[in-house]
Amino acid sequence: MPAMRESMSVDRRGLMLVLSSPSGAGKTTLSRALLADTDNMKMSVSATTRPMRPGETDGEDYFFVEPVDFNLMINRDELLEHAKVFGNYYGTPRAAVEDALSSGNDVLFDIDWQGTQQLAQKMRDDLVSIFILPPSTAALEKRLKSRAQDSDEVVAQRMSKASEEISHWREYDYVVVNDDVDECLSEVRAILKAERVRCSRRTGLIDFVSGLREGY
Ligand SMILES: Nc1ncnc2c1ncn2[C@@H]1O[C@H](COP(=O)(O)OP(=O)(O)OP(=O)(O)O)[C@@H](O)[C@H]1O
Ligand SMILES: Nc1nc2c(ncn2[C@@H]2O[C@H](COP(=O)(O)O)[C@@H](O)[C@H]2O)c(=O)[nH]1
Repeated sequence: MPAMRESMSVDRRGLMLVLSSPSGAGKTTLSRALLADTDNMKMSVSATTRPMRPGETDGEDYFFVEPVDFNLMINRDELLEHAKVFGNYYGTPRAAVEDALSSGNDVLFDIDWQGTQQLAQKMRDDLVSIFILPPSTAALEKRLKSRAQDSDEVVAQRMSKASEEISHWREYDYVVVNDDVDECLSEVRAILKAERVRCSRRTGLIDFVSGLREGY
């Protein structure tokens, strides 16, 4: 009689979950909520040359760096992707992402469409991308203003770029509207849950199925 299988778990490769949106649609809000109750998921902390906002912490929200240091990171190939967004530079430190993936975690990214395109060119099979839309332009502006962390000039600059950013929605695997945050979050969780059991990610399936067919 074959031995009982002790565990139903099947090994899988980590995935890279990207959230993009026009500024203010809710990526940070959704990311924090998702990380709070999701196992095996790490946030990718970007490097940026933008000034720190009130309430932000260096090393947690971003690594705030000078332009000269950002350039050094590019030249040393330390960034997985990078882009200029609203006049500042942003990039994803490569080592932390590679460490998280190789230790069996998924990685969550809050990056723009330019960065998503670069990740898609390099690591398409591991990428799951979601574009977050606001329910309306007026709601987007209200959110940017009520966040109260940027000057009127910065808010106006971000609103003026929103339409152009939204035009990239077709490049994403999924599009979710963030009207009610809990509903939006449950859609994001459903996407993650399904993508985690995608056949092509489940490296342990061949052994698991062979075992089943042999009666284990
Ligand atoms: N569904 C929602 N309903 C109402 N307000 C929301 C909702 N989602 C997020 N917000 C609020 O909108 C503001 C902007 O949200 P958030 O900072 O998460 O956006 P973001 O997409 O990360 O912006 P950025 O691209 O500028 O970093 C915040 O004050 C947040 O509390
Ligand atoms: N391509 C990248 N885009 C990034 C990265 N980190 C953040 N972002 C995007 O920048 C804007 C503005 O962010 P904010 O914090 O200044 O409001 C937003 O769209 C982010 O998604 C990155 O590493 N690479």
